[in-house]
Amino acid sequence: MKGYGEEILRMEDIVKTFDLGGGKKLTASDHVTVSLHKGETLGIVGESGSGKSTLAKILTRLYTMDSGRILLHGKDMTALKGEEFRQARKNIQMVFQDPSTAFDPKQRVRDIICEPLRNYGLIGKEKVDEKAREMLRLVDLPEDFADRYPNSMSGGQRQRIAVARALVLKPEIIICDEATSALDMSVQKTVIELLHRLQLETGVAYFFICHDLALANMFCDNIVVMQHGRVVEKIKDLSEAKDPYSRKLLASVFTIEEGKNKVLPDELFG
Ligand SMILES: Nc1ncnc2c1ncn2[C@@H]1O[C@H](COP(=O)(O)OP(=O)(O)OP(=O)(O)O)[C@@H](O)[C@H]1O
Repeated sequence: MKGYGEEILRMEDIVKTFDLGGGKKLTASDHVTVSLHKGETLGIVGESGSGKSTLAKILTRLYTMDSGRILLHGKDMTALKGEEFRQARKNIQMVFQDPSTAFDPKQRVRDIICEPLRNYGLIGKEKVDEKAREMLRLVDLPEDFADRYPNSMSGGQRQRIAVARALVLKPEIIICDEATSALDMSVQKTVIELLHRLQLETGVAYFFICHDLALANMFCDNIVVMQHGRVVEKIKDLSEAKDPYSRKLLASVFTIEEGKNKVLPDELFG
């Protein structure tokens, strides 16, 4: 089993409440604290509406939190503004469930992959093709995909492009928000294996939001179980779950086997 290193990110005491109108409020994140280490895969599981994506959106500032702190290498990101925040944010990239909505259909793959570098002024036009080809090789796609448009590729191939784009800035953290949920089982397996290999090669940490408990259990080093915006428990293996909610969640899905196997078995993917 692989190991992981020092703490790189800590979301501390995060509170986010939505105003639903008519005096109604919903606490989507209720004093949540989670931390992520170098090279770690941290699973965030819980039923729909438990607050998993809200955490990711707070982390990327798509949502503003009501209170709490986000520490990146011990430095409070919450206080950062403008260019300082933009530079810190470079370190945290995202892969979404459906990359087709995240890609501009009129952009070629080379430009999609290199867009983050362009946004940060880190690449000249003449280097885009070479860099895109390097990233395509990294995610096991043919180099000539650089010429293609996203609509001419399969879901699994598009997700590899999304992974290539997320990695191009060499971030320490990638948020995978249901990144493999829309894929067929066999394709899901290959994308998970890719994420696993890239982690071993680069030391990237994954914040792995996933409703599939069996997959989370197999792929993640640690798992945070959420319910109603709260962390119910944090465990290494779902077989250790003690909280009644986690047990109920598990019982509704699969029988947990003892131990943990980091080699992804074919059975998991049907
Ligand atoms: N912009 C918003 N306005 C109002 N309520 C919101 C908003 N975003 C999320 N919520 C609510 O906050 C709660 C948590 O939502 P969140 O998307 O974080 O859940 P989730 O665990 O990721 O769910 P799923 O697995 O279905 O994606 C839900 O009840 C949701 O309806």
